[in-house]
Amino acid sequence: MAEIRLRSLAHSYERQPKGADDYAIRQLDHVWHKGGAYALLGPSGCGKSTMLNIISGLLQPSEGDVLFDGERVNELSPRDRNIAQVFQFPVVYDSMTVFDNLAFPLRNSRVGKARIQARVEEIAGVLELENLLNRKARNLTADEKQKVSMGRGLVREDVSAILFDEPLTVIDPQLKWKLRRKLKEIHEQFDITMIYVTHDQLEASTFADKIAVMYEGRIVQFGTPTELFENPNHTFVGFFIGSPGMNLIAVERCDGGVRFGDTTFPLSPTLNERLGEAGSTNIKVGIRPEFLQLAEADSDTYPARAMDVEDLGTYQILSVNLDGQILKARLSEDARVSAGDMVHLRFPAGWLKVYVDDYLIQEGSA
Ligand SMILES: Nc1ncnc2c1ncn2[C@@H]1O[C@H](COP(=O)(O)OP(=O)(O)OP(=O)(O)O)[C@@H](O)[C@H]1O
Repeated sequence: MAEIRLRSLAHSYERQPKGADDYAIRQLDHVWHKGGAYALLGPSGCGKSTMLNIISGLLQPSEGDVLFDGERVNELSPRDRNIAQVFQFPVVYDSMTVFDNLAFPLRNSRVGKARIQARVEEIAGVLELENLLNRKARNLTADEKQKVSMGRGLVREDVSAILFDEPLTVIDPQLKWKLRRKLKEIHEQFDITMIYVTHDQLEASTFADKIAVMYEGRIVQFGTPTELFENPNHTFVGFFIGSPGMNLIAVERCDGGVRFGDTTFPLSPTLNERLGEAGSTNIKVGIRPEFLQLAEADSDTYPARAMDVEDLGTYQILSVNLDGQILKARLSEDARVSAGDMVHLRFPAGWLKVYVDDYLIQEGSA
């Protein structure tokens, strides 16, 4: 088990990168602590696989260092880094039995016969492969093959970390949920550092204690699922996490706060000061649909026109037009609003977030 530190890491697939756009990883410092269950979450092409391959040693970073427990490992081969990696598609030896596939990494590390037998049976038990141990891998279904692939990653007890690169893509949806729970159990039982790459927020939050959200080659936030939901540090986290994502409105500074059209949001003196210091005109406010409220008309409410109500069974999503901006609000199943109604919106203090150049500014932040 190791702490994995990425220091001033950057990677470009170009020989002579000309600008930031040529980088798959852009100047990044990050620590994956020993024994954590982590998810690396982000859209296609944001650099997740590149980062995993740099950690495992399949790829040499063009800049920066990879440190395992403080030791630089940039030049070490994947084998010498002791990393297990499970890919999107199964990697199994078709001509070998399931037992031999699972035993393979242990035999390579010269583990004793009795220990191999015990460990293979233990991992086969956890993954419910015990009845298939004598079958040749070529006769397995895609699901079963991927379970064997995962088992090969999990079987070694000496690994620094296990990296999963979208491992459940080929798995049947019913089984997906079950396997994710299994991985979580295995993490709790064996206390292994696990990094799980996915572009699915549900998959990330059911597996991980902490999620790193990646966007355009950077980790824009590293936090618990609750932190990402309640306090998105970047507009992308607001937009990407949650369903629907955060409402974001481009605004400009005005006396005492920010405004768009004829609508003004007063801000605290500290936030006003921070906006002044930042000096940028790229300002947005954001509020999650879960926190935008309907209220009686009052001095702190905003009149808006209901455009559409989507009934999702246990709740409803209301789309409203506030001064030309379409916002979404999550309402309880018994709220009575119809398209065309005038409603009054309240933005509760603390839930209206302010972003400068897409990063959150807060009362307490520097
Ligand atoms: N071997 C390669 N050669 C050139 N460019 C590459 C290579 N591999 C990845 N890229 C580019 O690097 C960027 C990051 O890709 P990467 O595969 O790391 O993203 P990802 O987040 O894992 O995406 P996905 O979820 O689609 O696998 C993308 O723009 C991609 O096109």
